[in-house]
Amino acid sequence: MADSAQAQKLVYLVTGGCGFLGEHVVRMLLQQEPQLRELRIFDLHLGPWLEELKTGPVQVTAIQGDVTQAHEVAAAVAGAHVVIHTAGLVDVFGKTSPETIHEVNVQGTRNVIEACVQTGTRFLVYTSSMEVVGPNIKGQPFYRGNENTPYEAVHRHPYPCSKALAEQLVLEANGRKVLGGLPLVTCALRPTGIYGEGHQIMRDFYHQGLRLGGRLFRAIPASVEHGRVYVGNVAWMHVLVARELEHRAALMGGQVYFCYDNSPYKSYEDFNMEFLGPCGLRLVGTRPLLPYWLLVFLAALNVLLQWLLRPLLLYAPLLNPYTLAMANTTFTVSTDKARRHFGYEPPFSWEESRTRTIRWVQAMEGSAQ
Ligand SMILES: NC(=O)C1=CN([C@@H]2O[C@H](COP(=O)(O)OP(=O)(O)OC[C@H]3O[C@@H](n4cnc5c(N)ncnc54)[C@H](O)[C@@H]3O)[C@@H](O)[C@H]2O)C=CC1
Ligand SMILES: C[C@@H](CO)CCC[C@@H](C)[C@H]1CC[C@H]2[C@@H]3[C@H](O)CC4=CC(=O)CC[C@]4(C)[C@H]3CC[C@]12C
Repeated sequence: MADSAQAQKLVYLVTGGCGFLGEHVVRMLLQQEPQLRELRIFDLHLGPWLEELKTGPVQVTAIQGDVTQAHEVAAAVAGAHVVIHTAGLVDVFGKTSPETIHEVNVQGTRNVIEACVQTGTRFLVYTSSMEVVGPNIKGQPFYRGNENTPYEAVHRHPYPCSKALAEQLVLEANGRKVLGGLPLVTCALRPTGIYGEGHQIMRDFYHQGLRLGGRLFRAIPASVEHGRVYVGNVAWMHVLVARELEHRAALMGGQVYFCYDNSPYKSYEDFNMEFLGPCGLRLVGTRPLLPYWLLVFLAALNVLLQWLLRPLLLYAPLLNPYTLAMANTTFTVSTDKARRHFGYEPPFSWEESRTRTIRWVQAMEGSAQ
């Protein structure tokens, strides 16, 4: 896409462009993609912040739409050079039915692929997830693994099942002929747990800590390591892949890449404390305060309560058997595939990612007072 004749000629579509990751991708594209002429942002819920983007040199088109509606997707995709498909239902708390998760994540992705084929869009970047690999239902550790590390990827939960199916659709679509006869080039990015400005679960932990008098209680051993990645680096990898897909189609087409950076490997709770600590919260206990069997019991109790209360209200706490298993299983990625294939280097260092996230939590604190 680096052809100078194409300067400011490209039309990009970002699905889910008003979500946590999507907003960072949108802002990154406007800052870092000089060839952009029009940026279409497709989302079920459009954010008010989009208005401020409309005054810049790039035409910003906000499209309120639903990825499960094939005709809405096709209308949005028509004429786009590149689609970055981040829209998805991220629900591991039982807020939505498994059928809805499947409909949005799998059928929605199928609609995006078909729209590319029917309208002649050649480049599709899909936001997959580390969850496509694991942790699996056996809770086996994945330690410093890369894209080729053997691992028994077996899932039962609707979210990872849906991401795995959607990723497979995207990869299988690589090479399909689009309108005009040229081949579709697709690629899937698998972020580990994303953090940064706008992260809802971090917000939930912060507010929980405030309610508990500035304390959070350790539930997971510090020895369980998670790989996490800063949202700005994930956004940059999407922008770079979108830019490089045309010139490196033979190498990158149909490939998966973990999304990684230099954030330290830590337990989920210890990692969150890197940001919540400087904002006045304290993690109580050097070891889990409750025995694991009791956590398992409480997680199962939460499932029962969710089911019993469903006719009255939505009860969706952070702790359930799936999130407990996730939090309690080591899953760390160590790879350089994205660097080798398309020159990815994380633009935000760990120090900068940390500082930006702390500032965001502090601003939240200010607004809460
Ligand atoms: N948050 C994380 O730690 C990770 C997220 N991912 C993936 O990244 C992508 C973005 O996730 P987040 O930004 O965290 O989630 P998010 O919930 O903040 O953003 C998703 C966006 O998709 C939109 N959306 C949902 N259903 C839609 C529909 N039917 N039609 C159109 N738009 C719809 C939502 O309105 C939202 O703006 C997802 O595909 C997710 O699976 C992957 C790895 C880690
Ligand atoms: C037992 C609790 C005590 O404090 C801690 C519960 C933490 C969980 C809510 C999180 C632990 C691991 C997280 C997931 C992980 O980061 C990978 C993910 C990838 C995605 O694609 C979507 C989000 C998530 C499933 C993420 C969700 C929250 C956790 C389960």
